[in-house]
Amino acid sequence: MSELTAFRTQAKAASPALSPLLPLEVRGLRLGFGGAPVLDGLDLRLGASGCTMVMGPNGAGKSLLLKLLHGLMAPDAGSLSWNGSPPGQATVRQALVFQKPVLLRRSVIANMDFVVRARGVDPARRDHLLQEVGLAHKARQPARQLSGGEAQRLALARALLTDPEVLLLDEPTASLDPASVLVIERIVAAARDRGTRIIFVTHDIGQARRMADDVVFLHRGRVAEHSRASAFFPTPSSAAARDYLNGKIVV
Ligand SMILES: Nc1ncnc2c1ncn2[C@@H]1O[C@H](COP(=O)(O)OP(=O)(O)OP(=O)(O)O)[C@@H](O)[C@H]1O
Repeated sequence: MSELTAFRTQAKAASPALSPLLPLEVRGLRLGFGGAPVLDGLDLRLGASGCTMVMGPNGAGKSLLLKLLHGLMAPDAGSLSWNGSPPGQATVRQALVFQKPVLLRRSVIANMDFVVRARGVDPARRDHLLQEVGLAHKARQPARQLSGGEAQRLALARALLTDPEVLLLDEPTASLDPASVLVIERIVAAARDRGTRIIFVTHDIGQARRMADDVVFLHRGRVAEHSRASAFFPTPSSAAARDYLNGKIVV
C-alpha cells in the first residue's frame, strides 16, 4: 500500500462504538529484505495512554515498526495486535505522520477538506486546527508551496482532524527550526492530554525528554530497553541506550 493510499484509507469512515485500540501487543516480530533481518524477534507491549518515544540508531527499524503498526507492511513472522485487532483493521482509527509529509496537490484547506468530507468532521474543527498550527492565513495557498515546517504542521493538523485514538509520528520535527519544533510538540502534547495515544520516533534527545512518558529503545532488531522516562534518561539499563545518550556511535 502506498503512503498516499494509506492516507486515503485513513480518511474513510471508521465504525462507531468500537472497543479501545490499546493495549498493543507485539510478539516475535521479524522483517528482513534478503540479508540479516532488520527486525529480529521484536517484543513490545504498550498500555492505554501517554506518549511513547521510540529511539535507536539509524537503521534500527523505527520507521519500519511504525509502518507495521499502521498496517502499511506485513511482517515476515510474529504477531501484532491492537487489543485483539490486526493492524489493517486498526488503521482507520489511527493517523501516521511521516517525516516527509504526504500532501495532495491542492490548497492547504483542500488537504483538510478531503478528510472533513470523508469523515464528516465539523468544519469549525478544521478552522481551529489551521489556526492552532499557524496556517489559517495560508489556507488558499497550494500546499506544495509550503515550507518544510509549514507542510509538517499541515500534515499534523490533518492527522488530528479525526481525533485519532493513536497518533504515530515518524520524526515529524527532523528538519524544523526550534520554534516550529515547539509548536508541533505543544500540539502533540495537547492531543495526548485529550486521550490520543502517541507513538513518536525521534533522534532528538531533548525532545524525547520533553515529551516521553516512556521510551522504547530499538537496537539490533529488538527492543533493547523499554522504560519509564524517569528511569530511562538518568539510568538507562542497556549499554546501547547508555552509549546513544552519551553521543557514542551505536552499531
Ligand atoms: N523497503 C525496503 N527495502 C529494503 N530495505 C529496507 C526497506 N525499508 C527499510 N529498509 C532497511 O531497513 C532498515 C531499517 O529502516 P528504518 O527506516 O526502519 O530505520 P530507522 O530506524 O527509521 O532509521 P533512521 O533513524 O535512519 O530513520 C534500514 O537499513 C533500511 O535500509
